[in-house]
Amino acid sequence: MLKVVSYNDVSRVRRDPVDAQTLTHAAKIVEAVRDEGDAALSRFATNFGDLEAGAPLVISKEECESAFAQLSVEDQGLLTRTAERIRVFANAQRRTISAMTMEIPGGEAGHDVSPMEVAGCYAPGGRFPLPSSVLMTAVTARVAGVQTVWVASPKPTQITKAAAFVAGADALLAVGGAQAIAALAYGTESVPACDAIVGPGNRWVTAAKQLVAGRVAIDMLAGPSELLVLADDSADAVTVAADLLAQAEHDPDASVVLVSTSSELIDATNTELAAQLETLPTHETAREALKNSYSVHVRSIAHGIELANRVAPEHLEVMTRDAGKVARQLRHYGGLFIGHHSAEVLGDYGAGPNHVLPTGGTARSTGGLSVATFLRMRTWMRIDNPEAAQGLVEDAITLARHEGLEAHARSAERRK
Ligand SMILES: NC(=O)c1ccc[n+]([C@@H]2O[C@H](COP(=O)([O-])OP(=O)(O)OC[C@H]3O[C@@H](n4cnc5c(N)ncnc54)[C@H](O)[C@@H]3O)[C@@H](O)[C@H]2O)c1
Ligand SMILES: N[C@H](CO)Cc1c[nH]c[nH+]1
Ligand SMILES: [Zn+2]
Repeated sequence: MLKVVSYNDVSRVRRDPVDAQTLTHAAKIVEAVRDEGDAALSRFATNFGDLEAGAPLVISKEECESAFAQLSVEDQGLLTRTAERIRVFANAQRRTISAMTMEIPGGEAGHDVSPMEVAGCYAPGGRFPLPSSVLMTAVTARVAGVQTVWVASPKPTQITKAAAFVAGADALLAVGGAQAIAALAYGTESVPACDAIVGPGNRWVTAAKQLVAGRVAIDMLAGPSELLVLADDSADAVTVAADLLAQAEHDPDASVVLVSTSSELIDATNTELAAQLETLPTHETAREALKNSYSVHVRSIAHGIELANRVAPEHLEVMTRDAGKVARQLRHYGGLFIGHHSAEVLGDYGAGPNHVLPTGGTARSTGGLSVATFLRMRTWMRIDNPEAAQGLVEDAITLARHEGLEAHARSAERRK
């Protein structure tokens, strides 16, 4: 069922975070929304079947509140509890990021930490509504102190709208895809231009985020879901298969990998995948995703660790004996799930850490969404004892002349 890839060939099956064709397609959509605003936004949303012709683009905070009010008490509690777990984790993260002041020659310098003003929080809604992603993104933005928080999600269901209310969002853009990202980046008649755009999405959403990055801050490329399970013969094939399918069902573009020292476990997992797919309502998507997926039989856990570090997956589950020791040797992943009980799906639904995580090997250079995504470290300096700063002034003059920048040298000389 999972194709077999050899240890040496793993680098060859690595995919780019976004393919060139999708980037070209997304660029056309982004440019049209940038140039035409709401007209293009509505046109793409209707053409992709996300919005009925004439339906409003924006859902107000009051409508989101009323969606929440109409939920059952149980579902209200579910959203509130999940939001609270995400909030508590994000608040703990916020406390680790602080301002700093230190002495410099003749004065002081430091940094302060301040939130961005406007955030656009994308939550997928193409195949499945993901209220959990609304909470992950918008709650975190609010904890960071962002003033204006917009959620964008196509075909928002009642629970998606209610999640936007619970997260404290100001409004919900009922549009998805590259067109939503473009609207949040450039602003339209109905949508404010954002300073940061965050959140997961499919290949078109991810391509559009890559295209607008630089103009606005983005969290990272959080594309189609990935899971790598690193297992030895202590793992249970039924559980491994269930975990692999949980990520495979997200998108035909999703990808799952099983790396194991046990060929028996790989065989048993393949048998289980086939059996579990038989009763899985999302089996069509999952079967497609399994075509992008593979297993690798490794000689030792050390080889498995090396391989996982090469893949740098979005999610990495460690299902081995002494999982804590194995985990300490893993270097590249979006989220790490240590031991047989630490199911990846518990992270999806708000154990604490954020579920918006880097894909396509980008975990080598970035972590997942956090309060830090919405914060800026702004530096400052003040010289109030010019005599004590003369060494710095002389160095600036000399270095400026090495660089051929005479105006810099003269500016520094004014401080002698
Ligand atoms: N990495 C993460 O942190 C993370 C977290 C949650 C979900 N995800 C991923 O988010 C994705 C959700 O995907 P989805 O499709 O269900 O919802 P989505 O909201 O990301 O995308 C739906 C939008 O895609 C656009 N679209 C669809 N077909 C198109 C086409 N042919 N050309 C241009 N645009 C098109 C439409 O505008 C539609 O609104 C999945 O890949 C899932 O694995 C990732
Ligand atoms: N597994 C996804 C991240 O790849 C997050 C998610 C949301 N809902 C269910 N799962
Ligand atoms: Zn998931």
